[in-house]
Amino acid sequence: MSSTPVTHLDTLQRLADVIESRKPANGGDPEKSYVSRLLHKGPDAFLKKIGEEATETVMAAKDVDHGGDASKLVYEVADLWFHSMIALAHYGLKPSDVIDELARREGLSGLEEKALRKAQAREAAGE
Ligand SMILES: N=c1c2ncn([C@@H]3O[C@H](COP(=O)(O)OP(=O)(O)OP(=O)(O)O)[C@@H](O)[C@H]3O)c2ncn1[C@@H]1O[C@H](COP(=O)(O)O)[C@@H](O)[C@H]1O
Repeated sequence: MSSTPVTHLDTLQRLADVIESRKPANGGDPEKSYVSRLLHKGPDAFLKKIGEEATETVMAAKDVDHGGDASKLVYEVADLWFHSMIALAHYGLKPSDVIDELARREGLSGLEEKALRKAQAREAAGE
């Protein structure tokens, strides 16, 4: 008997589908849904949340450095991903777009990529 494996991307895509359904244009109700409320308020509201959750992620990581509970870091990163997914949805993007970009980068050293980018910038500037 074969079954379709459940992947982590499925979880992200299911959440993305829920977020999509919460858009005002799709009948999302800001009175009943946190996601609809943020989307209804507009980019300033959810981008502010991303900033807050990024800061809370940094603070949770520093706590782990000082003996704190690592599960708090997971909790804050989940908040960060969740609010980032609201931004992706607003701008017409999907989790798979981010996964595709990470896959594109796979195996490309960050240092090599940086050197390549600098060389391209120098070339564009005619140096
Ligand atoms: N994954 C999440 C999720 N993660 C975090 N949150 C909410 O995000 C908020 C995070 O804000 P904070 O931690 O800063 O808490 P706060 O102080 O209440 O924040 P403020 O909104 O007051 O600034 C909380 O209200 C959390 O409940 C989430 N809300 C919803 N989801 C998912 O989105 C789906 C749709 O949610 P609704 O649109 O609310 O139905 C849910 O079924 C879940 O799967």
